[in-house]
Amino acid sequence: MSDPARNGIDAERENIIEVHGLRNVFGEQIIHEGLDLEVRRGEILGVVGGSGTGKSVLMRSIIGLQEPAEGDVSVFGTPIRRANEAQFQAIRKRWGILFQGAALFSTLTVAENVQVPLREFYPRLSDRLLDEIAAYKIVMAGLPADAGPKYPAELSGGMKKRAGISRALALDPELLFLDEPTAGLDPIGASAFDQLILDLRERLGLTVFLITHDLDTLYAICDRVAVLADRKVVAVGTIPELLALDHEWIQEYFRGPRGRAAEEAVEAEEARQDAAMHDGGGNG
Ligand SMILES: Nc1ncnc2c1ncn2[C@@H]1O[C@H](COP(=O)(O)OP(=O)(O)OP(=O)(O)O)[C@@H](O)[C@H]1O
Repeated sequence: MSDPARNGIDAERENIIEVHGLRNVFGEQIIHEGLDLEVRRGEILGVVGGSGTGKSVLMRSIIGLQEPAEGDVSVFGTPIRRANEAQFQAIRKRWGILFQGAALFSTLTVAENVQVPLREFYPRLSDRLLDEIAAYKIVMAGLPADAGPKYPAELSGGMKKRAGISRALALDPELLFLDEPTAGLDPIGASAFDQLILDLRERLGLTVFLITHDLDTLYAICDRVAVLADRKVVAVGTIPELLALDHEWIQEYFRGPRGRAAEEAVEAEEARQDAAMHDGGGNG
């Protein structure tokens, strides 16, 4: 059930996530220093950066798995570091997470994996209802209904990710964290997965924090992209906005051969859709 009082407050809140002055350090290694980032309601924000720039550590800081040395992180307006246990649990209930590699429990079936968060947050749900909800989430993630009784080892890489998504959707989240969701998928599987994320955002009104190296994904589904470099978010904006910046890594990343190929693929798709629309108009 939605809480009108809570929605009244949240409806005015443009930023679902706010990170200010984040500093993360491991021993001598400074990962983040003065990192700021805001994620707006309803957007798909892509997070990119070279290997080891701290994308996963940033995500872990936001979801409370990494205690930063300094800085503030708020999610849904609640400061994570100052939240008490009950407040933190209330926030956890409102997000879903797909970790790198899906991180399914290998000894549980897909349906049982989906039921893990349900059992934690709603311990009184009957087995029958748990089965029904799991079946619904499995189909919602684009898996065949008969995937439920399968174990992760019996699934392809793409199916594992979809199983991870169905678990992330278990609690009807408003916010989805995805850590490299298309890594290891073939281009067709990756593109289908992009479409799934887009569809879920439309259908469920999700806000999505998406770490990726996949330029096709960035072009296809991200509203804005945040670039991690030099220990902070050096730029955030649409891809055309980023392309206009004079930053070496950004230029190399987006203007390199892969970046250009992704851009051309998007242009070709747009041209195809335009042509289809005109054909449709002519015939109708
Ligand atoms: N628990 C930890 N203890 C020590 N060092 C860590 C820990 N977690 C991450 N690091 C270090 O922090 C840096 C950033 O790691 P992180 O996994 O966030 O990078 P990333 O940008 O997600 O990289 P990739 O794109 O390769 O996944 C790395 O140098 C990593 O070794």
